[in-house]
Amino acid sequence: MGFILEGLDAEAYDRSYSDRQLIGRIISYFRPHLSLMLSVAGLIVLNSVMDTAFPVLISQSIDTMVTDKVMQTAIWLVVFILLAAVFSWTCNLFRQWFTARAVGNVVLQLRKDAFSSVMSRDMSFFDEFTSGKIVSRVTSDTDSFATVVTLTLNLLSQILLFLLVATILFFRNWQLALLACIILPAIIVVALGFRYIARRATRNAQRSLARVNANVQEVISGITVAKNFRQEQNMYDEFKQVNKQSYQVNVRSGFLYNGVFPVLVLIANLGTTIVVYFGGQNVLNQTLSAGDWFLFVQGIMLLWMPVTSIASFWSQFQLGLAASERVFALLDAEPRVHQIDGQPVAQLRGKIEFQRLLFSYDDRQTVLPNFSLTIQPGETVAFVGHTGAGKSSIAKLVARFYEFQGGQLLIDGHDIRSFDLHDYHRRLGIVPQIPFLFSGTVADNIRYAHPDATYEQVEEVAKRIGGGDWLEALPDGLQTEVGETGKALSMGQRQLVALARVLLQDPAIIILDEATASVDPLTEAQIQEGLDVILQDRTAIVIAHRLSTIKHADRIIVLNRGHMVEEGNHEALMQRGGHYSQLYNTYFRHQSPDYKPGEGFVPVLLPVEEEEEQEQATLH
Ligand SMILES: Nc1ncnc2c1ncn2[C@@H]1O[C@H](COP(=O)(O)OP(=O)(O)OP(=O)(O)O)[C@@H](O)[C@H]1O
Repeated sequence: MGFILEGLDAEAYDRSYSDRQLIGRIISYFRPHLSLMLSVAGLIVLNSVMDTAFPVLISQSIDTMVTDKVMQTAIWLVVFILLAAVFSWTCNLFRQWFTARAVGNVVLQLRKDAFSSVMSRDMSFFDEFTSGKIVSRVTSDTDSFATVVTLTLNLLSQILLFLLVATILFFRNWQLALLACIILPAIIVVALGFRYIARRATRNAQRSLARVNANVQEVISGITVAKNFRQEQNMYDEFKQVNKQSYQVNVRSGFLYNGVFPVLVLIANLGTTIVVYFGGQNVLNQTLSAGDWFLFVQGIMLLWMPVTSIASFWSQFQLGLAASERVFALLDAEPRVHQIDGQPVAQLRGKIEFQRLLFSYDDRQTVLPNFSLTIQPGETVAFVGHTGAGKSSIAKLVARFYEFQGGQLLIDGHDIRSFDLHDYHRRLGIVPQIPFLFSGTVADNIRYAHPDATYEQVEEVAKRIGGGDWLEALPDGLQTEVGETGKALSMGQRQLVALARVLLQDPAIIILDEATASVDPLTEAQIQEGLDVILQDRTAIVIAHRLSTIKHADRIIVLNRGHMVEEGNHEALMQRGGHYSQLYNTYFRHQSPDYKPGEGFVPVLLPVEEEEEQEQATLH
């Protein structure tokens, strides 16, 4: 059976809260709506009193039937019953209305908190956890939280009803009432025992649903690649498996819940049988009136209703409790990036110093074992190296997306950990490899860095990129709609928008992860012109993929497995005939205007041990 639960483990940031902690936390969300909640409580009391009045009034009517004032009392009783019904309905209406408002407000707040908590997480969080699962915490889990609160309020009203009915029954005939309570321990034991199993089952059901969500989201995001590689069937098979797991988990928990409910009803019915039998005997012995007997038969139903209904909505209750646990775990997730201070960052010159930096994403591999480098203000440094050498990791550390484990990273001589991160990020421009555009116009996307920038300012920066020629190719110029994630623009146009966006931001340090996708020569020239403008007088870390950018860089850093193996400019490194020349032959040579296939390899003078390594590789 273990395979059913495969992949349903908790996320690393998940944690367990005791019921008391959870309830305390939920109550804290209701504190701002105290007056509304007090009104709900008052209405619950009135509602319960009215519900109790029904059997009491009817039992009175039965008893008056044996007296000579039948008509007179009956009329009054009918009027009372009618009024009680109307009053109970009105109380219920207002109670539901107020509850919906209070719960709605709380869910609103909880969703805001969950969303802002997701926004404040560092990048490692998004690398580690799938977006589908995060989405389901912010949306469906907060909804389930609402359910738990509504159910709790219903439960409170039923418990109140229980207390009222029990008090009346004990006053009428305490021996019979005591007899009816014989089954109480049995019901409580079953209901409590069930509680623990239910919580686990429900948590698994939610996790399996989140897994289905994550799977669907991944498939939709990667649909182009899937179709390109004809992977539709594989993706369908994978979905089928995840979906089947969700089905099995749900069937299991359904079986569990539905199996317990009949047991509780059976025990409750036993209680009713006892009351009917012994109560009937008392009526025959004339120690109990017929009205009171009726009151007991009716009352016993009301008495067990809360207990059995706790069990029947336990599944939803558990669902909500587990959901709130998941939302609170998201809210309480510990940040991985720790700032030791919150110094404001008004201006930056842009000096970056890596001092014996040690960094790894996880325990499996050290990405930067001991990295040292100083980048001067205004310098453009191109990082090159084989895939996995650590280029992006260096950029991510400067962006403070990840925490390093040892050494120092200084910006303008200050520890990067001492900055107010919000401020620091404002001075930092990032151009990712695949630029992400939000739906809206080109102008909206450029303005993203400065929402209050005027149209003229946006136009001015757009024209500084590639002389603004690229705008003419857009159907509505700056007002062109970019579509979802910028799909309506070509990759080159998206890059130009991203460059204009950074130019408007005017940061002191730029991290540029150059696109690998090739664009037409005209766009290439426009991008190059744009880069020249952007990189001027700013410190730039460029993860370079284009020969022209590398040649324009002030310094090239050659990385190999997290170590700096060479540094210098293009000409000097080429003359050296080392690692860089080798990379040039592999990646960049074909981008040269003098490139002719099959010729023009640069001679590479590899160090002895690397040469041996290569020979070994060739032999294998
Ligand atoms: N989020 C991550 N979690 C765990 N390991 C990672 C993560 N990102 C990168 N790595 C690992 O860290 C090492 C360095 O990766 P990095 O992305 O810095 O290389 P790179 O030089 O930028 O490569 P590329 O040119 O392919 O982007 C690689 O071995 C990679 O597998």
